[in-house]
Amino acid sequence: MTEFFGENYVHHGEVVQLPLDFVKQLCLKIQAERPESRCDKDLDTLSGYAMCLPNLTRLHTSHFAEHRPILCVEIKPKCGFIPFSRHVTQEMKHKVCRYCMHQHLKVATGKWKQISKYCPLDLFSGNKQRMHFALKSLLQEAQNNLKIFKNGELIYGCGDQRDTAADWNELACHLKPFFYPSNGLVGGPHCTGTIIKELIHVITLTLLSSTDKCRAGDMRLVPSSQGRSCCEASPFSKELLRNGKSHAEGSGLPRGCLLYKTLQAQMLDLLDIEGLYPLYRRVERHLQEFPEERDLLQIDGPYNEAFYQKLRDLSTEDDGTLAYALTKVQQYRVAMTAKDCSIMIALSPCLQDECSDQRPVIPASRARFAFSVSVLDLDLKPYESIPHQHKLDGKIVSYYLKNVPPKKEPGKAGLLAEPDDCTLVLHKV
Ligand SMILES: O=P(O)(O)O[C@@H]1[C@@H](OP(=O)(O)O)[C@H](OP(=O)(O)O)[C@H](O)[C@H](OP(=O)(O)O)[C@H]1OP(=O)(O)O
Ligand SMILES: Nc1ncnc2c1ncn2[C@@H]1O[C@H](COP(=O)(O)OP(=O)(O)OP(=O)(O)O)[C@@H](O)[C@H]1O
Repeated sequence: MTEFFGENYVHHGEVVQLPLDFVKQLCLKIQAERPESRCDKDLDTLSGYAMCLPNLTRLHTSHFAEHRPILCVEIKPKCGFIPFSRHVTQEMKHKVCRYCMHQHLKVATGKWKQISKYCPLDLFSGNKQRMHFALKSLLQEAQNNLKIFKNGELIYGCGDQRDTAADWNELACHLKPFFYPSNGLVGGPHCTGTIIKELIHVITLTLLSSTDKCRAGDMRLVPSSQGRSCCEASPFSKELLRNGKSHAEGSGLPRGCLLYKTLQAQMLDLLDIEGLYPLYRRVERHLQEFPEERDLLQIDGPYNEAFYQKLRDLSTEDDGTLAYALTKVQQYRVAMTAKDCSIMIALSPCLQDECSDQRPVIPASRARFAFSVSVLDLDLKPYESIPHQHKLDGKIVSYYLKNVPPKKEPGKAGLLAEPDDCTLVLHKV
């Protein structure tokens, strides 16, 4: 994944050996702290190995002075594009993004209590207004897509749903010293709103800021014309459509920013799960016949140069070979990984005289921040999860089609947008 994001944003970690007894104890200790939705998954208590990573919520790099307070915003943006594959069979998948459709199933199955207004396509649009709306929606309904840490401690997100207004006031109290260091801001709801806006502004600029080059930078997967740039379920896009703007004024993502790189990796899902699944079956049939070839086909790695070079083949013409099927399967695994990773943004206030020209700094109204971004949770999604993805896709779409009433055509909605736009008077004849 480093090839897609760049060395500086991926922390490889270190494999460490742990006494089995310690892992067992740890597993018991953290059980009560784990979110309910994750309790079906267990720590690996048998291998005796673990991955040791730096604490990205309090990452200290040369950017940050050791003693400074640190704010860290974690965003799990999810899939930022609508499938453009010709293998998609349900028209709805070309209109509404997977995240927005999935919201309905998640609420129905009790994973979350209410539907979020967040739409990944707004965040990935590169349009500051849409990004602002997306980030505000994440702050209103964080689910598992947003967490905020102060000095390494979780201060927002991930809990059960509470009163957003109360949460925002509490959050604003935490944030005030970062954004208004010399005070100068009175309390109250106005103050809360102002601080939240400042936070959103700083996150937006950080997400759009340039990052170092990566090897996959020349792959150019992000299409300018393929697929839709708006999801019909996003309240922001709905409003645009109602106003007769079929395309949001997309300013597009700057090529070098982390969101662009994430989207680039996500778009290695060139065929959609509907086009990919038959290819997975082809690989699977081959493996059933020749199980000893699993290593040769690099199903479980090593994820080396040869593996990376195969990922670069972006053709979508199936020549019926195993090689074609395998390449598409491996590309899909990379895409799935990029669709489920988190972006960690660490921010630390810096004083005017500390800011040098070489070091990137994000300006806010009354403060400036040194920042660093990293990507988290980049272990490649397993080959075995593809049938699950296929099933889940079917479930998400069929639930949405059955339970969410279809939207009016934008053109027609423009003519008769409100019920009282037109009055039909019936005369007795
Ligand atoms: O399929 P999705 O989109 O629901 O994603 C799963 C995530 O759910 P989400 O939609 O983000 O609430 C899910 O998130 P939670 O554990 O529910 O917070 C996992 O990240 C899961 O990955 P893995 O199976 O643990 O490797 C994710 O599964 P993969 O699709 O990445 O395999
Ligand atoms: N290196 C890190 N620094 C700071 N926080 C981290 C780090 N790694 C993980 N976290 C926190 O832990 C959360 C879960 O991490 P991650 O998704 O990598 O674990 P997982 O393997 O999916 O979890 P599980 O053990 O529940 O299956 C992240 O969303 C993040 O908030």
